[in-house]
Amino acid sequence: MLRHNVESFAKSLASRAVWALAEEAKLTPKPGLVDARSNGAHTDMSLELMMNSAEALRGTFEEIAVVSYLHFPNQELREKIARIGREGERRMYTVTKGVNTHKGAIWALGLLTGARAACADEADSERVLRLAGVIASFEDRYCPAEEKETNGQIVKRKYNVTGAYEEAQQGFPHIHNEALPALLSARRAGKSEQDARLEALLALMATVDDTCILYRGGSAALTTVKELAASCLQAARGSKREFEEKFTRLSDYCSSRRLSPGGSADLLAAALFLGVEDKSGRER
Ligand SMILES: CC(C)(COP(=O)(O)OP(=O)(O)OC[C@H]1O[C@@H](n2cnc3c(N)ncnc32)[C@H](O)[C@@H]1O)[C@@H](O)C(=O)NCCC(=O)NCCS
Ligand SMILES: Nc1ncnc2c1ncn2[C@@H]1O[C@H](COP(=O)(O)OP(=O)(O)OP(=O)(O)O)[C@@H](O)[C@H]1O
Repeated sequence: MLRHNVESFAKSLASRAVWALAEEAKLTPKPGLVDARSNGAHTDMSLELMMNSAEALRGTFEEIAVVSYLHFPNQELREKIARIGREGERRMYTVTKGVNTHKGAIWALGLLTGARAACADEADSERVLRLAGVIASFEDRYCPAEEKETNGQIVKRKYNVTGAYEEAQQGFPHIHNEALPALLSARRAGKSEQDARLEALLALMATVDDTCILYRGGSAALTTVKELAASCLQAARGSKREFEEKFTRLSDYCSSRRLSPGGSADLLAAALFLGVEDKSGRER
């Protein structure tokens, strides 16, 4: 590909990543998360802040796509992406004046943008997910020692679960096995795009060990959120009234305990990013 074409390919991938972040934020209603109706379990965020943060990350995704284009997945690529991703986090904190709007999303979408660019003309989402996992599994030798433990590190130690890091290293199993199948099968069943996205979010909430929920609510809260989300998802395939009742129960539970499924939100944005190209209609 000519240099000019690489640049326009990178711009189009960055636009798609920013679009996915914006679509996730705007999806309404969502339990505990910032949406167009409320700020969910958050006091320091709003939809406007989420949209500004997403837009500020355009250059980050574009740079990742440029350096990753047709790049062999190796430690050099891992470290190039990590450097740009860390700079993206700094941009986010500058634009939001210190609020964590998209840390987990930069991680997931950064890796997927890199993997998608490395694949060039090959758009198969299974291949992109696998490749993102390979890239994430190389050591990042320049990772600065954190001054203090992250929320994810604290709960992973306390509850013996895996988090954002391992999800990526394993090739994003929750995108592959939960979000994309829910999104694509709801679309195939003729549901509205909004309902398909909500079902994908619920499928994630029912299964992901979300370190955001664990940090704020502990393991009993995570178990309850998973159970309520699973029962909501089941009702989504039945009567509207039953679904609404169950959805309200889940939303109220999250709001009253300040629980926000930020990890599931990130994985939904990542599934939307991939779902644009997944025209296979393949059963998963
Ligand atoms: C891996 C990251 C997210 C740090 O993870 P850690 O668990 O220590 O951080 P923290 O608790 O602050 O945030 C994790 C975020 O991940 C999301 N998340 C939570 N649980 C999960 C889960 N089970 N699966 C996926 N995402 C999750 C949430 O949004 C959460 O806020 C990342 O910031 C990182 O290490 N970046 C280094 C720079 C880099 O290598 N970038 C490359 C790609 S751009
Ligand atoms: N619509 C959304 N609403 C809220 N969070 C979201 C949304 N979409 C994605 N997220 C993810 O949620 C994470 C923020 O969650 P949270 O506020 O729990 O993190 P924190 O600031 O690290 O934790 P705490 O506020 O408990 O100290 C971000 O990293 C972001 O990627």
